[in-house]
Amino acid sequence: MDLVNSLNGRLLFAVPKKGRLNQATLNLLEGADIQFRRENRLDIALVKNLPIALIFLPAADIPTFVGQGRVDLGITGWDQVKEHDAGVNAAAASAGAPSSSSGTESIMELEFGACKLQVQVPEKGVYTSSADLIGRTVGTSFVNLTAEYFAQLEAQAGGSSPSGKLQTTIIELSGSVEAACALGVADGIVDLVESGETMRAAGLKAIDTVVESVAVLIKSRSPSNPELVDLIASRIRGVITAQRYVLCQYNIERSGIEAATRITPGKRAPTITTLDDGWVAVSSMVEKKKIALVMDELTRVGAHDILVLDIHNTR
Ligand SMILES: Nc1ncnc2c1ncn2[C@@H]1O[C@H](COP(=O)(O)OP(=O)(O)OP(=O)(O)O)[C@@H](O)[C@H]1O
Ligand SMILES: O=P(O)(O)OC[C@H]1O[C@H](OP(=O)(O)OP(=O)(O)O)[C@H](O)[C@@H]1O
Repeated sequence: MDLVNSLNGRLLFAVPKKGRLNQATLNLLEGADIQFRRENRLDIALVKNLPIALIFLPAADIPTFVGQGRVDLGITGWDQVKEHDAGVNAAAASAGAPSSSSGTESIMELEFGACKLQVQVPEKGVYTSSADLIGRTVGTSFVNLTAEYFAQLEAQAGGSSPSGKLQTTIIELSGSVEAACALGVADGIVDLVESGETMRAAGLKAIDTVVESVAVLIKSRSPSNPELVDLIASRIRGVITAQRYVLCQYNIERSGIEAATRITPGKRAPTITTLDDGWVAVSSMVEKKKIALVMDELTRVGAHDILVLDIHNTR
């Protein structure tokens, strides 16, 4: 069957084809029961159990495809969405048009791919603030956000040139941006930082944050099948919530319910079941990161048989 024709009537969903967001996105799709088989080297996969086609694209290109309405939905980094928006605004400004909307709408944050786009300079160098880089050379893969950032900085410093031309030179680099300072290509860089290991290994330090990022689910302004978009969003929300919470179950004497349910109020309310001899069984969703403390406190107020169970999905 002709692949392009087989896309007819399907919702197009762009996912990162490689890199940092790829595996976590595939895990999310599996959790949401979006079943597909990707043929070797093919960047389009038809979903078996829903009228959806997955389009595997570089994370940086996904906001363009979604923004132009070529695909309906996408998963990418918020940094990439902001970079795309900054590019759209810059193009509008140079055409003398008012800044226009990029055409993407964020549906939700996805709790992976957290990182910061930061201004970095040599640790032992002469630059201590971003303003010190005005008029210098800055290397980055995020040219639009970096240009926007320095344009604002130059305006604040009162140094904008009458032509509106940036005094700072932005050099576009497609990878290994951290090497630029050591090799004399740039005085500073703007690049992503998560643990900070890459930055420190390159002898750099962060002096400002341009954007805080996390992976996001985005949609076009006019998706082809809004009901299906809502269904996918609701499934993905269920998976994310399930990852964030555990189910805590325990038994407690009826007199202790009030104190115990203050500790485990649940997402909406705890479920309480009456047992024999004046005891009750309580089950309640608890944020995973708080569970150890919650168990300590439950023990203190007299809870017994405390169990913590993983949640696979929730609505
Ligand atoms: N160290 C990191 N920790 C967490 N998330 C990151 C990190 N680096 C990048 N990301 C997120 O992943 C997105 C894609 O980055 P990644 O470096 O994986 O790109 P890529 O698609 O492989 O392209 P490239 O070829 O430029 O590396 C970034 O835009 C950002 O949102
Ligand atoms: O703060 P850290 O935890 O060290 O992470 C930061 C690094 O991660 C990203 O690159 P990645 O490793 O994805 O490869 P890339 O340079 O090829 O994009 C980013 O560009 C940094 O180089």
